[in-house]
Amino acid sequence: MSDAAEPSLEEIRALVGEFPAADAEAGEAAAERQAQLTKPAGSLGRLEELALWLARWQGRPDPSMERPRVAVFAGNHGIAARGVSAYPAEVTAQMVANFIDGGAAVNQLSAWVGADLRIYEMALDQPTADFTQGPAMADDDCARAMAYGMMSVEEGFDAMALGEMGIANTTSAAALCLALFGGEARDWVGRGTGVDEAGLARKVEVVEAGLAANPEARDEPFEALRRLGGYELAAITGAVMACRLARIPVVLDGFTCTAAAAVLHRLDRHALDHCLVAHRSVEPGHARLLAALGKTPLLDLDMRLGEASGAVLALGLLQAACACHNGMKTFAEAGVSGKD
Ligand SMILES: Cc1cc2ncn([C@H]3O[C@H](COP(=O)(O)O)[C@@H](O)[C@H]3O)c2cc1C
Ligand SMILES: O=C(O)c1cccnc1
Repeated sequence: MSDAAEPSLEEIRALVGEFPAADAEAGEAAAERQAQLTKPAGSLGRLEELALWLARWQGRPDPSMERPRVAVFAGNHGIAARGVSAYPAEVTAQMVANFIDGGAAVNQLSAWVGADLRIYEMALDQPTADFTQGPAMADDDCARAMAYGMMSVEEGFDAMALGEMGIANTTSAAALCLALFGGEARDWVGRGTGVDEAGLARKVEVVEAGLAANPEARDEPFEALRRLGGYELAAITGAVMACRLARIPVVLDGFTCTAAAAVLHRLDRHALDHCLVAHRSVEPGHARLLAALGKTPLLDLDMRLGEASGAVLALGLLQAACACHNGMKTFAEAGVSGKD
Protein backbone atom coordinates (compact mmCIF):
# COMPACT_ATOMS: atom_id res chain seq x y z
CA MET A 1 0.00 0.00 0.00
CA SER A 2 1.24 3.46 -0.75
CA ASP A 3 1.81 6.12 1.86
CA ALA A 4 -1.37 8.23 2.22
CA ALA A 5 0.69 11.41 1.95
CA GLU A 6 2.27 10.19 -1.28
CA PRO A 7 -0.35 8.95 -3.71
CA SER A 8 0.73 6.65 -6.54
CA LEU A 9 0.30 7.55 -10.20
CA GLU A 10 -2.57 5.07 -10.35
CA GLU A 11 -4.33 6.74 -7.43
CA ILE A 12 -3.88 10.14 -9.05
CA ARG A 13 -5.15 8.82 -12.39
CA ALA A 14 -8.28 7.48 -10.69
CA LEU A 15 -9.20 11.06 -9.68
CA VAL A 16 -9.94 11.87 -13.33
CA GLY A 17 -13.02 9.65 -12.99
CA GLU A 18 -14.21 11.89 -10.15
CA PHE A 19 -14.05 15.19 -12.02
CA PRO A 20 -17.20 17.21 -11.33
CA ALA A 21 -19.22 18.86 -14.08
CA ALA A 22 -19.84 22.60 -14.17
CA ASP A 23 -22.80 24.15 -12.32
CA ALA A 24 -25.39 24.39 -15.10
CA GLU A 25 -27.88 26.22 -12.89
CA ALA A 26 -25.46 29.05 -12.08
CA GLY A 27 -24.65 29.26 -15.79
CA GLU A 28 -28.32 29.55 -16.70
CA ALA A 29 -28.92 32.26 -14.10
CA ALA A 30 -25.93 34.18 -15.43
CA ALA A 31 -27.18 33.80 -19.02
CA GLU A 32 -30.58 35.11 -17.97
CA ARG A 33 -28.99 38.22 -16.48
CA GLN A 34 -26.72 38.68 -19.47
CA ALA A 35 -29.70 38.70 -21.84
CA GLN A 36 -31.07 41.74 -19.98
CA LEU A 37 -27.93 43.90 -19.99
CA THR A 38 -27.86 47.17 -21.95
CA LYS A 39 -26.20 45.98 -25.17
CA PRO A 40 -27.30 44.27 -28.35
CA ALA A 41 -27.46 40.52 -27.63
CA GLY A 42 -24.06 38.92 -28.17
CA SER A 43 -22.28 42.21 -28.78
CA LEU A 44 -19.60 41.66 -26.14
CA GLY A 45 -18.60 38.51 -28.01
CA ARG A 46 -16.25 36.26 -26.11
CA LEU A 47 -16.40 38.48 -23.01
CA GLU A 48 -19.98 37.23 -22.66
CA GLU A 49 -18.87 33.61 -23.00
CA LEU A 50 -16.12 34.19 -20.44
CA ALA A 51 -18.57 35.54 -17.86
CA LEU A 52 -20.84 32.52 -18.32
CA TRP A 53 -17.91 30.08 -18.22
CA LEU A 54 -16.72 31.64 -14.95
CA ALA A 55 -20.26 31.51 -13.54
CA ARG A 56 -20.56 27.80 -14.38
CA TRP A 57 -17.23 26.83 -12.82
CA GLN A 58 -17.43 29.14 -9.83
CA GLY A 59 -21.01 27.99 -9.26
CA ARG A 60 -22.39 31.50 -8.90
CA PRO A 61 -24.46 33.71 -11.25
CA ASP A 62 -22.27 36.74 -10.44
CA PRO A 63 -18.75 35.51 -11.22
CA SER A 64 -15.86 37.09 -9.32
CA MET A 65 -12.31 37.89 -10.39
CA GLU A 66 -11.25 39.85 -7.35
CA ARG A 67 -8.74 37.29 -6.16
CA PRO A 68 -6.81 35.80 -9.09
CA ARG A 69 -3.89 33.46 -8.40
CA VAL A 70 -0.83 32.73 -10.57
CA ALA A 71 1.28 29.61 -10.06
CA VAL A 72 4.59 29.18 -11.86
CA PHE A 73 6.33 25.82 -11.50
CA ALA A 74 10.05 25.50 -12.22
CA GLY A 75 12.03 22.35 -12.97
CA ASN A 76 15.20 21.27 -14.74
CA HIS A 77 15.55 18.81 -17.60
CA GLY A 78 18.25 16.23 -18.35
CA ILE A 79 17.88 16.89 -22.08
CA ALA A 80 19.11 20.48 -21.54
CA ALA A 81 22.62 18.99 -21.88
CA ARG A 82 21.80 18.06 -25.50
CA GLY A 83 21.90 21.60 -26.87
CA VAL A 84 18.14 21.95 -27.38
CA SER A 85 17.80 25.44 -25.85
CA ALA A 86 19.38 28.76 -26.80
CA TYR A 87 20.13 29.30 -23.08
CA PRO A 88 22.03 27.26 -20.48
CA ALA A 89 20.26 25.20 -17.84
CA GLU A 90 21.39 27.48 -15.00
CA VAL A 91 18.94 30.10 -16.30
CA THR A 92 16.08 28.12 -14.69
CA ALA A 93 17.37 28.76 -11.16
CA GLN A 94 18.50 32.28 -12.05
CA MET A 95 15.03 33.14 -13.32
CA VAL A 96 13.45 31.68 -10.18
CA ALA A 97 15.62 34.10 -8.20
CA ASN A 98 14.45 36.86 -10.54
CA PHE A 99 10.78 35.89 -9.98
CA ILE A 100 11.32 36.03 -6.21
CA ASP A 101 13.05 39.37 -6.60
CA GLY A 102 10.20 40.79 -8.70
CA GLY A 103 12.21 41.34 -11.87
CA ALA A 104 10.58 39.09 -14.48
CA ALA A 105 7.78 39.75 -16.96
CA VAL A 106 5.35 37.64 -14.94
CA ASN A 107 5.93 39.86 -11.88
CA GLN A 108 4.95 43.00 -13.78
CA LEU A 109 1.91 41.40 -15.39
CA SER A 110 0.73 39.88 -12.11
CA ALA A 111 1.01 43.26 -10.40
CA TRP A 112 -0.90 44.84 -13.29
CA VAL A 113 -3.91 42.53 -12.84
CA GLY A 114 -3.56 42.42 -9.04
CA ALA A 115 -2.88 38.69 -9.01
CA ASP A 116 -1.24 36.78 -6.19
CA LEU A 117 1.89 35.23 -7.79
CA ARG A 118 3.35 32.06 -6.30
CA ILE A 119 6.57 30.44 -7.45
CA TYR A 120 7.10 26.70 -6.94
CA GLU A 121 10.68 25.57 -7.33
CA MET A 122 11.08 21.83 -7.86
CA ALA A 123 14.45 20.28 -6.98
CA LEU A 124 16.33 22.47 -9.46
CA ASP A 125 19.64 20.83 -8.55
CA GLN A 126 18.20 17.46 -9.61
CA PRO A 127 17.17 17.57 -13.27
CA THR A 128 14.99 14.82 -14.70
CA ALA A 129 16.86 12.01 -16.45
CA ASP A 130 17.71 12.45 -20.14
CA PHE A 131 14.67 10.92 -21.85
CA THR A 132 16.67 9.85 -24.90
CA GLN A 133 18.12 7.18 -22.58
CA GLY A 134 14.95 6.07 -20.77
CA PRO A 135 12.13 7.55 -18.67
CA ALA A 136 12.59 11.16 -17.50
CA MET A 137 11.05 10.36 -14.13
CA ALA A 138 10.58 7.33 -11.90
CA ASP A 139 6.95 6.51 -11.06
CA ASP A 140 7.13 7.88 -7.53
CA ASP A 141 8.98 11.05 -8.58
CA CYS A 142 6.34 11.82 -11.19
CA ALA A 143 3.54 11.11 -8.69
CA ARG A 144 5.23 13.32 -6.10
CA ALA A 145 5.54 16.17 -8.63
CA MET A 146 1.87 15.84 -9.56
CA ALA A 147 0.86 15.80 -5.89
CA TYR A 148 2.99 18.89 -5.30
CA GLY A 149 1.11 20.69 -8.07
CA MET A 150 -2.20 19.54 -6.60
CA MET A 151 -1.22 20.88 -3.19
CA SER A 152 -0.59 24.32 -4.64
CA VAL A 153 -4.36 24.63 -5.06
CA GLU A 154 -6.09 25.79 -1.91
CA GLU A 155 -9.46 27.43 -1.54
CA GLY A 156 -9.80 31.18 -1.49
CA PHE A 157 -9.13 32.41 -5.01
CA ASP A 158 -11.33 32.96 -8.05
CA ALA A 159 -9.23 31.63 -10.94
CA MET A 160 -5.83 30.10 -11.44
CA ALA A 161 -3.33 31.10 -14.14
CA LEU A 162 -0.68 28.42 -14.68
CA GLY A 163 2.80 28.63 -16.12
CA GLU A 164 6.28 27.12 -16.13
CA MET A 165 9.99 27.83 -16.12
CA GLY A 166 12.45 25.16 -17.18
CA ILE A 167 15.21 25.42 -19.75
CA ALA A 168 14.67 22.83 -22.52
CA ASN A 169 11.04 22.26 -21.65
CA THR A 170 9.69 23.14 -25.11
CA THR A 171 11.52 19.99 -26.28
CA SER A 172 9.90 18.01 -23.50
CA ALA A 173 6.49 19.47 -24.42
CA ALA A 174 7.05 18.55 -28.09
CA ALA A 175 7.92 14.96 -27.19
CA LEU A 176 4.87 14.77 -24.93
CA CYS A 177 2.60 16.04 -27.73
CA LEU A 178 4.06 13.55 -30.20
CA ALA A 179 3.34 10.70 -27.78
CA LEU A 180 -0.17 11.96 -27.02
CA PHE A 181 -1.33 13.02 -30.47
CA GLY A 182 0.99 11.38 -33.04
CA GLY A 183 2.29 12.97 -36.22
CA GLU A 184 5.98 13.67 -36.78
CA ALA A 185 8.53 15.17 -34.38
CA ARG A 186 8.96 18.20 -36.66
CA ASP A 187 5.22 18.99 -36.33
CA TRP A 188 5.66 19.69 -32.63
CA VAL A 189 9.12 21.21 -32.44
CA GLY A 190 9.81 24.95 -32.59
CA ARG A 191 12.54 27.42 -31.73
CA GLY A 192 11.64 27.86 -28.05
CA THR A 193 13.96 30.49 -26.60
CA GLY A 194 15.35 31.02 -30.13
CA VAL A 195 17.53 28.13 -31.31
CA ASP A 196 19.06 28.33 -34.79
CA GLU A 197 18.55 25.83 -37.64
CA ALA A 198 21.09 23.41 -36.18
CA GLY A 199 19.39 23.68 -32.78
CA LEU A 200 16.01 23.01 -34.35
CA ALA A 201 17.41 19.89 -36.06
CA ARG A 202 18.84 18.75 -32.71
CA LYS A 203 15.43 19.23 -31.09
CA VAL A 204 13.80 17.01 -33.73
CA GLU A 205 16.48 14.36 -33.17
CA VAL A 206 16.07 14.48 -29.39
CA VAL A 207 12.28 14.17 -29.64
CA GLU A 208 12.61 11.22 -32.03
CA ALA A 209 15.19 9.58 -29.78
CA GLY A 210 12.91 10.17 -26.78
CA LEU A 211 10.03 8.34 -28.42
CA ALA A 212 12.34 5.55 -29.60
CA ALA A 213 13.68 5.09 -26.04
CA ASN A 214 10.19 5.28 -24.55
CA PRO A 215 7.74 3.51 -26.88
CA GLU A 216 5.41 2.93 -23.89
CA ALA A 217 4.83 6.70 -23.80
CA ARG A 218 2.38 6.24 -26.66
CA ASP A 219 0.31 3.73 -24.71
CA GLU A 220 -1.00 5.79 -21.82
CA PRO A 221 -1.08 9.55 -21.10
CA PHE A 222 0.42 9.44 -17.58
CA GLU A 223 3.21 7.23 -18.94
CA ALA A 224 3.86 9.86 -21.61
CA LEU A 225 4.10 12.51 -18.88
CA ARG A 226 6.38 10.37 -16.71
CA ARG A 227 8.68 9.33 -19.53
CA LEU A 228 8.90 12.57 -21.53
CA GLY A 229 7.71 15.35 -19.24
CA GLY A 230 9.37 17.11 -16.35
CA TYR A 231 8.70 18.00 -12.75
CA GLU A 232 7.15 21.38 -13.56
CA LEU A 233 4.98 19.84 -16.28
CA ALA A 234 3.76 17.09 -13.94
CA ALA A 235 3.00 19.76 -11.32
CA ILE A 236 0.93 21.69 -13.86
CA THR A 237 -1.01 18.52 -14.73
CA GLY A 238 -1.63 18.04 -10.99
CA ALA A 239 -2.69 21.66 -10.47
CA VAL A 240 -5.16 21.43 -13.37
CA MET A 241 -6.63 18.31 -11.72
CA ALA A 242 -6.92 19.87 -8.27
CA CYS A 243 -8.58 22.96 -9.72
CA ARG A 244 -11.10 20.75 -11.50
CA LEU A 245 -11.87 18.84 -8.31
CA ALA A 246 -12.46 22.19 -6.53
CA ARG A 247 -14.26 23.65 -9.59
CA ILE A 248 -11.76 26.51 -9.89
CA PRO A 249 -11.47 27.97 -13.42
CA VAL A 250 -8.00 27.66 -14.95
CA VAL A 251 -6.17 29.76 -17.52
CA LEU A 252 -3.45 27.89 -19.37
CA ASP A 253 -0.47 29.73 -20.82
CA GLY A 254 1.42 28.78 -23.99
CA PHE A 255 2.62 25.60 -25.66
CA THR A 256 4.44 24.02 -22.73
CA CYS A 257 1.72 24.63 -20.18
CA THR A 258 -1.02 23.48 -22.58
CA ALA A 259 0.96 20.29 -23.35
CA ALA A 260 1.06 19.43 -19.63
CA ALA A 261 -2.71 19.88 -19.38
CA ALA A 262 -3.29 17.91 -22.62
CA VAL A 263 -2.32 14.71 -20.77
CA LEU A 264 -5.72 14.90 -19.07
CA HIS A 265 -7.59 15.53 -22.32
CA ARG A 266 -6.24 12.21 -23.63
CA LEU A 267 -7.79 10.47 -20.61
CA ASP A 268 -11.14 12.25 -20.85
CA ARG A 269 -12.06 14.72 -23.57
CA HIS A 270 -14.05 16.80 -21.06
CA ALA A 271 -11.20 16.95 -18.54
CA LEU A 272 -10.17 20.46 -19.63
CA ASP A 273 -13.65 21.99 -19.77
CA HIS A 274 -12.70 24.14 -16.76
CA CYS A 275 -9.62 25.46 -18.61
CA LEU A 276 -9.22 28.12 -21.22
CA VAL A 277 -6.09 28.76 -23.22
CA ALA A 278 -4.90 32.33 -22.86
CA HIS A 279 -3.01 32.85 -26.08
CA ARG A 280 -1.58 31.23 -29.16
CA SER A 281 2.15 30.98 -28.68
CA VAL A 282 4.56 31.54 -31.57
CA GLU A 283 5.75 27.99 -30.88
CA PRO A 284 4.27 26.24 -33.95
CA GLY A 285 3.18 23.13 -32.07
CA HIS A 286 0.74 25.23 -30.07
CA ALA A 287 -1.70 25.79 -32.96
CA ARG A 288 -1.67 22.05 -33.67
CA LEU A 289 -2.21 21.27 -30.00
CA LEU A 290 -5.07 23.76 -29.72
CA ALA A 291 -6.74 22.12 -32.72
CA ALA A 292 -6.36 18.69 -31.08
CA LEU A 293 -7.93 20.02 -27.87
CA GLY A 294 -10.67 21.97 -29.65
CA LYS A 295 -9.65 25.16 -27.83
CA THR A 296 -9.64 28.69 -29.27
CA PRO A 297 -7.11 30.93 -27.53
CA LEU A 298 -8.18 34.37 -26.33
CA LEU A 299 -5.14 36.29 -27.52
CA ASP A 300 -2.59 36.14 -30.31
CA LEU A 301 0.16 38.60 -29.44
CA ASP A 302 3.17 36.80 -30.97
CA MET A 303 4.31 35.91 -27.45
CA ARG A 304 6.71 33.02 -26.76
CA LEU A 305 7.87 33.57 -23.24
CA GLY A 306 6.20 31.05 -20.96
CA GLU A 307 6.34 31.70 -17.16
CA ALA A 308 2.50 32.18 -17.23
CA SER A 309 2.88 35.57 -18.94
CA GLY A 310 0.07 35.01 -21.46
CA ALA A 311 -2.18 33.42 -18.85
CA VAL A 312 -1.84 36.44 -16.57
CA LEU A 313 -2.76 38.78 -19.43
CA ALA A 314 -5.90 36.70 -19.96
CA LEU A 315 -6.79 37.12 -16.28
CA GLY A 316 -7.21 40.79 -17.17
CA LEU A 317 -9.78 39.83 -19.81
CA LEU A 318 -11.64 37.69 -17.27
CA GLN A 319 -11.72 40.70 -14.95
CA ALA A 320 -13.13 42.82 -17.78
CA ALA A 321 -15.79 40.15 -18.47
CA CYS A 322 -16.82 40.15 -14.79
CA ALA A 323 -16.87 43.95 -14.59
CA CYS A 324 -19.33 44.12 -17.49
CA HIS A 325 -21.41 41.19 -16.34
CA ASN A 326 -21.81 42.38 -12.75
CA GLY A 327 -21.68 46.15 -13.21
CA MET A 328 -23.85 46.82 -16.25
CA LYS A 329 -27.45 47.85 -15.80
CA THR A 330 -30.33 45.96 -17.33
CA PHE A 331 -32.54 47.60 -19.97
CA ALA A 332 -35.24 48.01 -17.28
CA GLU A 333 -32.87 49.51 -14.69
CA ALA A 334 -31.39 52.01 -17.13
CA GLY A 335 -34.65 52.83 -18.88
CA VAL A 336 -33.26 51.84 -22.28
CA SER A 337 -35.70 50.55 -24.88
CA GLY A 338 -35.32 46.91 -25.92
CA LYS A 339 -35.34 45.39 -29.38
CA ASP A 340 -38.37 46.29 -31.59
C1 LIG B 1 15.76 34.56 -19.59
C2 LIG B 1 14.61 33.58 -19.84
C3 LIG B 1 13.38 33.78 -19.22
C4 LIG B 1 12.34 32.87 -19.46
N1 LIG B 1 11.08 32.82 -19.01
C5 LIG B 1 10.48 31.80 -19.55
N2 LIG B 1 11.30 31.14 -20.38
C6 LIG B 1 10.90 30.03 -21.20
O1 LIG B 1 11.96 29.41 -21.91
C7 LIG B 1 12.14 28.05 -21.58
C8 LIG B 1 11.74 27.13 -22.69
O2 LIG B 1 12.45 27.34 -23.87
P1 LIG B 1 13.58 26.31 -24.35
O3 LIG B 1 12.91 25.00 -24.56
O4 LIG B 1 14.11 26.91 -25.63
O5 LIG B 1 14.62 26.29 -23.28
C9 LIG B 1 11.27 27.82 -20.37
O6 LIG B 1 12.05 28.02 -19.23
C10 LIG B 1 10.19 28.85 -20.54
O7 LIG B 1 9.36 29.10 -19.50
C11 LIG B 1 12.48 31.80 -20.35
C12 LIG B 1 13.73 31.60 -20.97
C13 LIG B 1 14.79 32.47 -20.72
C14 LIG B 1 16.11 32.27 -21.40
O1 LIG C 1 4.68 28.79 -25.63
C1 LIG C 1 5.42 28.50 -24.67
O2 LIG C 1 4.99 27.91 -23.69
C2 LIG C 1 6.88 28.85 -24.72
C3 LIG C 1 7.50 29.26 -25.88
C4 LIG C 1 8.85 29.55 -25.86
C5 LIG C 1 9.57 29.45 -24.70
N1 LIG C 1 8.96 29.04 -23.59
C6 LIG C 1 7.64 28.75 -23.58
